Amino acid sequence: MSQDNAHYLKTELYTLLNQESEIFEFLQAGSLDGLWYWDLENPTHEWMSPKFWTLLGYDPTEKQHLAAEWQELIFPEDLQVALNNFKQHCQDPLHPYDQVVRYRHKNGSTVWVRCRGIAIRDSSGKPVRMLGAHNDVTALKQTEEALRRKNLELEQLALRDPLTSLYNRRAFSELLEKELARSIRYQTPFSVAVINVDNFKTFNRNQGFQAGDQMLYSVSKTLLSVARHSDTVARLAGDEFIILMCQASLRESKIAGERYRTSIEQLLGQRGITVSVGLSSFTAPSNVNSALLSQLSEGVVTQASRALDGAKASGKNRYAILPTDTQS
Ligand SMILES: Nc1nc2c(ncn2[C@@H]2O[C@H](COP(=O)(O)OP(=O)(O)OP(=O)(O)O)[C@@H](O)[C@H]2O)c(=O)[nH]1
Repeated sequence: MSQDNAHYLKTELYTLLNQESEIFEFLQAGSLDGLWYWDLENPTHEWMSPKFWTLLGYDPTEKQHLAAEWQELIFPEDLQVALNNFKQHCQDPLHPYDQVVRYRHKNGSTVWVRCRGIAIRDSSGKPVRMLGAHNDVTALKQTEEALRRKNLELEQLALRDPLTSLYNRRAFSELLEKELARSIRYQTPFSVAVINVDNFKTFNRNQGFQAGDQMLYSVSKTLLSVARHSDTVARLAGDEFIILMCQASLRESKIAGERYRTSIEQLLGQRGITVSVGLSSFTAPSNVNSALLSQLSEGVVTQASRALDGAKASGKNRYAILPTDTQS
């Protein structure tokens, strides 16, 4: 198929533009990056203005004005959306043929194009041609994407501790409330471990604050590496960490608490670092008012903190559990 074969469409379009003010106004409605004119009675033929091909990085003179040429470059899922709209617009002129679609540029990048069109119908109302316009909206989409990423980053910053990248207290509270709600709904237990570095003031004093920061980072990495994948490790403040152990019973929490303690001792003990661990388990009562959720979750953490005080008071580098102090 040569360009000349499709030339009758161009001639016809120019005539149409001269004769039909409505068509002319449609074209005026936006700043255009391409025009297309499609013969629906012979749908392989579609005239595309050169600007469209330049936009996609192609030499317009290499193109043969076949519908298949753009259909090869559009993202398949976007082609489906466009074809659905096309079908509906042909059946009902009030259904807009208007969508943003993605094309593959010759250099592999993505070009976002708003593609609008109107069917031109014969006297019986049957669509015989389709006239359309392209607008390059890539820059807009890129700005939207950059904003989306920035928002995500800000959201992450609000939820993460900057020194260790662990969840912060606020994020932890939200996750704890969710776990509490799940625990009540499915009647499963969960446990919390509050972990505090022993004698950290002395470490800071002897080694310096920067070495202290590095140590807190090492503690966070060690805790992350020994916590179960489904558990949540967070930094509450200063030298205090907390771990939410999903679906862990009292017995399992004691095993985990001891694991946290020993892993820190094994990895960082030579540098004078140990931790004390306070544990608390929650078993859901069958009937709980959901308004009490945040009170209940605070209660679990307070109980684990009290257990931690007990562990510190009885010599540090150990775990303790409440309500029953079952150090073993
Ligand atoms: N390097 C560093 N130190 C911090 C940071 N936040 C808090 N600290 C220090 O951590 C220490 C916490 O000390 P405490 O937990 O009160 O006391 P401790 O010496 O650990 O004593 P015990 O907890 O009873 O074993 C304080 O000296 C704080 O200044 C931080 O981000 N970086």
